[in-house]
Amino acid sequence: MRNKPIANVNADLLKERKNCSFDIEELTNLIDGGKNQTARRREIENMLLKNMPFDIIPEECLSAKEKYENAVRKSVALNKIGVELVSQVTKAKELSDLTLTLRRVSDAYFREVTPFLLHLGMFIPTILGQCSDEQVAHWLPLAMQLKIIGTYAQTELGHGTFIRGLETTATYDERTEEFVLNSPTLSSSKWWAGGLGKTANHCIVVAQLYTKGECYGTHPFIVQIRDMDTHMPLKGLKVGEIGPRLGFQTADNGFLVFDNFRIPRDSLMMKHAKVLKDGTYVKIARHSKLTYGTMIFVRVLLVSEMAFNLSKAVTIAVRYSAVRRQSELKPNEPEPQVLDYLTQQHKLFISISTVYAFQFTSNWLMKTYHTVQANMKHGNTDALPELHALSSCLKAICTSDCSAAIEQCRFACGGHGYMISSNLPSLYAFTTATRTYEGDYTVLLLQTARFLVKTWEQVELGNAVTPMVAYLARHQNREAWDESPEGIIRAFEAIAAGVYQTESVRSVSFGQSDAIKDVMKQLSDLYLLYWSLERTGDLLTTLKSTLGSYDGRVYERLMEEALKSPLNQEPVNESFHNEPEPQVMDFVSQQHKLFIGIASYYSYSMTALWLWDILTKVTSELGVGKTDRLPESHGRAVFMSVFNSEMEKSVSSLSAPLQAVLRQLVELYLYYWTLEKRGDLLLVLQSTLGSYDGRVYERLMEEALKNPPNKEPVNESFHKYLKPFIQGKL
Ligand SMILES: CC(C)(COP(=O)(O)OP(=O)(O)OC[C@H]1O[C@@H](n2cnc3c(N)ncnc32)[C@H](O)[C@@H]1OP(=O)(O)O)[C@@H](O)C(=O)NCCC(=O)NCCSC(=O)/C=C/CCCCCCCCCCCCC(=O)O
Ligand SMILES: Cc1cc2nc3c(=O)[nH]c(=O)nc-3n(C[C@H](O)[C@H](O)[C@H](O)COP(=O)(O)OP(=O)(O)OC[C@H]3O[C@@H](n4cnc5c(N)ncnc54)[C@H](O)[C@@H]3O)c2cc1C
Repeated sequence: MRNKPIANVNADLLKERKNCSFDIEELTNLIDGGKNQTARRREIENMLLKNMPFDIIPEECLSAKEKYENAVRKSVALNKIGVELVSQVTKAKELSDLTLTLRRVSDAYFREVTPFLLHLGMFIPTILGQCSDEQVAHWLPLAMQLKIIGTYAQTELGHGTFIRGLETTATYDERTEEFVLNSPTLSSSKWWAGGLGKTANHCIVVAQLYTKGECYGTHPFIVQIRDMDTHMPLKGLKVGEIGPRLGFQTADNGFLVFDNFRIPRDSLMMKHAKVLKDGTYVKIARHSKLTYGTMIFVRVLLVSEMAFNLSKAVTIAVRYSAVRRQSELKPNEPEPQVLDYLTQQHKLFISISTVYAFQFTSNWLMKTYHTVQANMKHGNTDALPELHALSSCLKAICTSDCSAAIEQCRFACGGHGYMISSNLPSLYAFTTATRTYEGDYTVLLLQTARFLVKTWEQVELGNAVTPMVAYLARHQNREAWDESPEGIIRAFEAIAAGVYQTESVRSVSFGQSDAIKDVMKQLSDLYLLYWSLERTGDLLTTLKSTLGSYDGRVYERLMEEALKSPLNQEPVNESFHNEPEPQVMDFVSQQHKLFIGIASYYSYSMTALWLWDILTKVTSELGVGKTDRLPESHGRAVFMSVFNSEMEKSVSSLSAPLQAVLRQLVELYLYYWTLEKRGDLLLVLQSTLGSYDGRVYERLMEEALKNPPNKEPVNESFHKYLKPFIQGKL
């Protein structure tokens, strides 16, 4: 059943909806994956709407502590219903549809995120991907029913990207059949894990595994960190909240430090490697990077997360643009809806098409992921490198594009878009973090480039490559393709665009009406055209250069091109008879280049005179050999102050017009360098990362320890909500 229409809807919005060229319900079904899925989603939504507590005071008006407690209260209520629904499901497909719906609906209750995000998004997937069958049988039911609450602690203060550089150690002690966890340095402190600060009682810890005196690299361990009854941190651990951040404010991201903390041997997640009782290390995995599996899974998930978050932002911005009227186009006529401005449509429409590009690509990527997983179950890891490259690339691009597009949506809403209540700032804060976490943007693109370069080498050797990169072989012709970084990037954009086009066409090729097909085709074309224009430079298949041509006919080509110029099509240009062309001096950009040069000349002359006076004194006091070069900012300050004061002294005898011009030059010099060097001018950086002494990790930890949530070992929401929930007494 469709949702009921709501009374008192804005007339402009009603008008826009009435103008829609297709059946909205049909498109809804397409997005949900079919009529039944739409009906099921609505059933769950309605049930949650009836049973879930909403906020009385807006989340953003609460203190940090209250925000966290409120988030725990709502998470417990939502997951109570979620656990009940999950227990009724038997088929894997139904389970994935249900978890997706729950994830989507949960956004209606949290402007920020739930402290259970890592439990659902990484703890459970890591159990599934890294545990032996026996371990899955033990841990999965506990995690699914939220009898335990977990997180994923891989990143440390000193290392996030370079996983091989992690410093936490897990040393096997065969006498007691335990691993001993240690954080040997400050930089080895675990940092960032969501839910770790106050909520989780279990944690996946990634540590360097040592046995029989040898290091076998990083491995995941499942570790209890808090007492199940009192919630107090266990002995041998220091755990807390890392402090305020841009977004993720209710995710209670935490730190964790180990001091000879002992865990049983079977805490090692043993799907890909085992340590036997006597300490013998046994490798099971056929591929050395299988322990990185959860990251691939989350990168795949994030493509759909970006589609969803951008769809919310652009829905907000489009609706508001239909409602908002601004400016007077014609006297005595009503102000137009801002949606009618072409420039506004330019901001919004590309976001709409991007949502569909992400969603179709995400559906395809998830299918690809499951196919590769199924092959790996039978020992075939051939497709893993490509999946890694593809998920890295798509994750990097979609998270980056999504946060930029959400910014555009915020701009499209003018001042009101800056209000927290518009939800656009929170959507931006959430998505901009995704560009960094789960693999930084640049780093992931470099991983993809590495794969492409290797593939290219195979192509050059004439070896077969996978269908996804077969186009590399088709572009062997140097006229059409070059192996520059731009060429590689262009090729990957072509893949993404290709996937979108084929997938969107495939998805709309059955059942759907012509109206939907038309709209989808338009969106698809818009996406391709937009990016073709954005990346025009990358798309030029030859160098398009008279100077760099393969045959070196530089002068011939210069002349050929010159003769093609429209100006050469007529012997005398009409400006000969009419107005003269402007002098280049009249262009502001030209003045910008020149005037600062003039101002600098005066500044240097004045300063030189002044400097001459004091030069002898300085050199005799310090000794020429000892004088260091003045730092740039000091020099600049000298130029400014001398120029300013010396000019004042010298101009007093000059005529008024000349005085005015010279004073303007002083101002120009000062303003120019103030703008150019505004970064250097911020004297108080107020930053843990940018302190003069470089004590970054010490300051991060000092600040975290000052954090009010760390003043009490157990937050009262544990006794009020978490404990009764975990123990099934709520
Ligand atoms: C890849 C690195 C950068 C480098 O690794 P390194 O070991 O040094 O490797 P290299 O020497 O560079 O390369 C060696 C070869 O290995 C290949 N390689 C690398 N990685 C992989 C891989 N993953 N798989 C396969 N192969 C791989 C590489 O290509 C080389 O191959 P070759 O030699 O060229 O052949 C790596 O270190 C790295 O990945 N770094 C990034 C670190 C990172 O990502 N950390 C993440 C930490 S966790 C985190 O950030 C969490 C954040 C919050 C998450 C919130 C969750 C949101 C979920 C969304 C919503 C969930 C909803 C819940 C749904 C529900 O309700 O159910
Ligand atoms: C909101 C949020 C939640 C998080 N949640 C978790 C969590 O639950 N669990 C967890 O374990 N971690 C978590 N993280 C940590 C996250 O995974 C890392 O911050 C991320 O992987 C980036 O690593 P880094 O911080 O070490 O950045 P760095 O690697 O130090 O990056 C700094 C700069 O160096 C550049 N750089 C680094 N290496 C290279 C290279 N090889 N080539 C070129 N440039 C390079 C980067 O591009 C970047 O510009 C979270 C982070 C955030 C922001």
